[in-house]
Amino acid sequence: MTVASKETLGFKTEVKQLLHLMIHSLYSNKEIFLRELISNASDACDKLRFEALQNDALFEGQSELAVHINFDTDARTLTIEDNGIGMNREDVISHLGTIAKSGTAEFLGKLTGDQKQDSQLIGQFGVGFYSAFIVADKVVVDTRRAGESAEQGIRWESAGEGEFSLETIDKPERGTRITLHLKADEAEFADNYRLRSLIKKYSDHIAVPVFLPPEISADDDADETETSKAPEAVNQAKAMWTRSRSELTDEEYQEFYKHISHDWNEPLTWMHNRVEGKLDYTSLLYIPSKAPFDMWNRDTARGLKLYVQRVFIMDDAEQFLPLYLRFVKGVLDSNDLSLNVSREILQQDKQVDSMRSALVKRILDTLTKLAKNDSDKYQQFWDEFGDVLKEGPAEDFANKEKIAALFRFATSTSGSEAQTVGLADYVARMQEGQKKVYYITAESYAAGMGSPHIEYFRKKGIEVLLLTDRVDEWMVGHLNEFDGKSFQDITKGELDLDELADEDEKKQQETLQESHKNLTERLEKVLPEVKSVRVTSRLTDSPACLVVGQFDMGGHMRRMLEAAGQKMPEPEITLEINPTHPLIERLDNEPDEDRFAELAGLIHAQAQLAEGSQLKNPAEYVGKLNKLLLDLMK
Ligand SMILES: Nc1ncnc2c1ncn2[C@@H]1O[C@H](COP(=O)(O)OP(=O)(O)OP(=O)(O)O)[C@@H](O)[C@H]1O
Repeated sequence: MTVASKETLGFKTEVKQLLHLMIHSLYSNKEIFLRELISNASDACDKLRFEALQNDALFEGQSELAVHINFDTDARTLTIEDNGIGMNREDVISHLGTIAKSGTAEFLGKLTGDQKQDSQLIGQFGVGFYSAFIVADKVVVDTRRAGESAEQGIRWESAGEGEFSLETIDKPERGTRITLHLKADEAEFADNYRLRSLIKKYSDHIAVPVFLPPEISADDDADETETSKAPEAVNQAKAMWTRSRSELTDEEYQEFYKHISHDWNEPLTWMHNRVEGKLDYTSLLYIPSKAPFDMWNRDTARGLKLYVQRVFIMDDAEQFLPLYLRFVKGVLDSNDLSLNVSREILQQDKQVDSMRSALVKRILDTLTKLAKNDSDKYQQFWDEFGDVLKEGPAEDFANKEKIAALFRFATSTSGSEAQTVGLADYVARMQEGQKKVYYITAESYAAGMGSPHIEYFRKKGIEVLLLTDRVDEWMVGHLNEFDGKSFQDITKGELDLDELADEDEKKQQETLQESHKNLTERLEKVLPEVKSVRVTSRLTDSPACLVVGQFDMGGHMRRMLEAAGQKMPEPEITLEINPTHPLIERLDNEPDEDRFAELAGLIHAQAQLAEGSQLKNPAEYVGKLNKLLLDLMK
């Protein structure tokens, strides 16, 4: 393709927005631009090494990959140069002119203008190449893709303000050279000592060598300049995960995490293991401390960075982790897989299954240990990722007990909506004779606590889990039981007095059932929308409540599905009444059948409201209630 000598293109709107925000909100962390650019250069070397597995010619006779950093103090320029894969014209336009992440618009919408808050969010988004503009007022990228001819080089140039120019250049050496024209007050980055310490701090773990001109001391020959001596590698240039745990510091682990995850925050914890024997691999896995901005986006990249014998093979190898652990980041380096391995092959590979099981076990064990030894840190994890982990019992049947032990809930006795109670704690606190784990699903903590269904349990001092997340009812459905105890939704089926009540209470219940037979039959006649009416002892303060069958869908789930537009069959509902409540006693003594029907309708409507349902005909309810109020005022 022949290209006009120089043309100017506009950044996509979201790039403009991001650039603006980045320059303003990341100023206090400006030095991270170097980490981002070295990280990209190292990725480019990884990609070349991978492609060269199939086509050795891509090395163009130079297979020693490296990153070179140079600077010119007088001209205030800094260059970061790699001999990695490079970019062609299309690559440059799509990588350095747009943001290819789905969900970018939503992300930008979340920014507030508050510098501190925004810098956190941008950190979660990943800053990347554009961070160069925090310190530079002009950036020039000269690049040529490996395997293409010298004349196919491309120069990209921009002041970071809305547009960039492209021109074709001659670039004999493959790879990418990025030149930053530093802003007047950023001259500190064109300094050997400063650069050296930054590379040490941020990029020591990078597997390719990062070279810098040697420092010239006062003792060196006067005619020797920094550039006349051979450059020297500043970093260790050894794949970080191949080093032993004992020689690595927390800072090194943290920096490596930032390199692979593009996350800004420190990780919560990590696991670094070498496995030898039937399988031979090294894994370095991290639990982030913050959920990425797009965790719920279905297209979001997830999975591990896969290496085979230290050679980078692919990003986002998703076959090694189940979906419910998609927040885990890390590297897997296998000595067993073939260098030609593809995503398709990974899907069918037995060794991959074994590695996956072992990694899952390791992650769950680490979380279990964290929960036991550092409950504050674990709580932080749960608050960020609990909802993802709740997908576990459905996806990973074999580990469901272990996963369930990691769950945290609010309960009727925990005193707040914070999800802090584990199932083991719940079981340990169960009342004598209690065999089930009781729970209620509700729109909110307040709605759950205010539900009539919980009254009896409160009276008896039995703890009830308050489940308020969208996934909860579905999750409990897959859990079935924990520690041999089944889960019971307290709004479903008849109250199990066999388990909960003593003999006296049971007898009393039978007597009340008998003595109110007439009332329940009258109610069934005037309330055709309920399937049956029965006397209950589950209520203390409320006159009535609604109960669905043991195996029917709960009201909370039903309302969510209906709100999402799903048509649901009419549920079979039982109205349970509290025979000792004055309103029910009054109703029982009402001789006028019309008035009886009207009062019954009101009690039924109130039971619907108390469980969080919408009334089919709210105006009718208000009319009836007003009539009653007027009668009262007479
Ligand atoms: N030195 C380089 N050599 C080759 N390609 C590069 C280089 N630097 C950047 N790129 C290309 O530009 C893309 C965008 O880079 P950028 O740093 O903005 O994002 P990223 O590295 O993909 O992810 P993140 O935004 O999370 O850092 C890279 O994915 C890569 O394809």
